[in-house]
Amino acid sequence: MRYVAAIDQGTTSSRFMVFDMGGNIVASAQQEHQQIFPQPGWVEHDPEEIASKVKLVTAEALITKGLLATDIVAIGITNQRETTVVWNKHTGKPYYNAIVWQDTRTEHLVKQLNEQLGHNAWQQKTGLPFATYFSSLKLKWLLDNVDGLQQAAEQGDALFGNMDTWLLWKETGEHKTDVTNASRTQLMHLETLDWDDEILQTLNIPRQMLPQIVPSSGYFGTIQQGAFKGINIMGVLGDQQAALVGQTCFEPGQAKNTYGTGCFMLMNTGEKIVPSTKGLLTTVAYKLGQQPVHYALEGSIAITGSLVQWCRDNLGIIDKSSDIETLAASVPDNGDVYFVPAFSGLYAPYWRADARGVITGLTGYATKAHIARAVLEATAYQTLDVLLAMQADSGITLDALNVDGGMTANNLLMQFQADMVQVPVQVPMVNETTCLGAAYAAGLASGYWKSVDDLKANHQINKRWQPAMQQDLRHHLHLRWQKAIGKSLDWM
Ligand SMILES: Nc1ncnc2c1ncn2[C@@H]1O[C@H](COP(=O)(O)OP(=O)(O)O)[C@@H](O)[C@H]1O
Ligand SMILES: O=P(O)(O)OC[C@H](O)CO
Repeated sequence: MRYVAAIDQGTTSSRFMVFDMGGNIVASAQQEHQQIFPQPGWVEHDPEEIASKVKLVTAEALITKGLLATDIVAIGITNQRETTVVWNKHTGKPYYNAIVWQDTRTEHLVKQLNEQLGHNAWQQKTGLPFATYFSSLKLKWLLDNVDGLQQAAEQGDALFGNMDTWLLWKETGEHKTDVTNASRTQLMHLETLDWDDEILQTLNIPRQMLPQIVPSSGYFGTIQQGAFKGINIMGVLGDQQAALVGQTCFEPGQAKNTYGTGCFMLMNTGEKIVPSTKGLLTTVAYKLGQQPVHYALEGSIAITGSLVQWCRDNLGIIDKSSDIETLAASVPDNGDVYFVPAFSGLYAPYWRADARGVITGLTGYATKAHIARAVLEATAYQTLDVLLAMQADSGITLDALNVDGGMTANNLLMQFQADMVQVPVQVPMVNETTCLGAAYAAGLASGYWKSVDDLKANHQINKRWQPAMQQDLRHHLHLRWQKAIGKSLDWM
């Protein structure tokens, strides 16, 4: 039996998963990497550590199931998007740590560009507002702040990439990215699918440091060394786009919401670029080989699962993430406590870099259980805000919400989510849709799967939560949440 595999290089960990033709997980391994916080608001990763953790998980997954590298037909890569790495093409050494998508050090540039060029001046071209989130300003910061980097880039010695490109270059020596990752840099024009010269000029970014943009499914390169030597990388997708593919949302109007460290709702809009007026992003969904590119509307929420981790690591009110459910379920409601986790400002649909986290509504009655409940509810309210924006922008009302990711293991949260969005919330059999999507991209390109119909046939619902809450209570809770949002604004 032969299989297709995928590397998922995420914000907190790297995974490697092997899938069979039915899309079932045959083997997997996962390793966390260090989160580096040099200053408040700064978040970095060590690219070398990530590359070696990726090597480790690929070996671990095969060994634990007694698989051989020759059992693998092709490999896909999916990755945390926007996170920015620059390295020397001769030595392979990064010039600086990777600047992570959550990092807010470029806030001053957001303000400056909005003033100089007009509010969100590049949104029409790139689908993205000015924000600390995207790669463009992170790269600008590196070029301006790392000694000698601008010159090295101009001489063609320095290369830029997101995690997909960094790993692909390490494994194959190719300097490429796929259209979905490129669409998150804020350097690519959504219509031409090429780097935009005007943006590059404004930020003084030399074009030669940027990777070649190619379709998400197709030949990326051949692994040069180690156990996988000779195996081809045949698919690359940003992790949220990979989850859209893994959920087989191939039709316009189909959407998924992934609950990981952050939450990301994407709706396929087909071959149409749909501009957002409600605070969403317009982005590339995928491009499968020579087929037309598909676009998506996206609502990105920075802090959801990572708030649960923060309760574990910084408050110490739980020992492990899953304990939050038991703690939250020990009280019947939130006791009027609301937690707005605007740790990196607020992303969709608000886009307020000046916001910071608040816990509001505290009285002597509140306990850690109410805070735990407010933590889980925050994910559901943020998702509701994004869903309302998505429905308004697209004119499409969802009849169910397809969900996946680590937090979907939490029944209390999923039931509350269904209560908030008022449609059934459903999770597929294979919940690791991110890895699966990247494997699908690689498997389609190598002929392992013949067409998307094969993939659709693999998709099965595992569990569904039905809305049950009274309307007036739902309205009351959402109004209180919006009031709490107001308290988080204008802090910086
Ligand atoms: N039972 C649970 N209840 C709430 N949150 C959870 C639960 N299990 C995991 N999480 C959260 O989900 C996140 C991990 O999900 P995962 O999909 O693996 O994320 P990522 O791919 O972003 O690293 C973590 O932030 C963790 O705190
Ligand atoms: O690594 P994740 O799953 O937290 O996803 C991060 C997103 O790609 C950021 O845009």
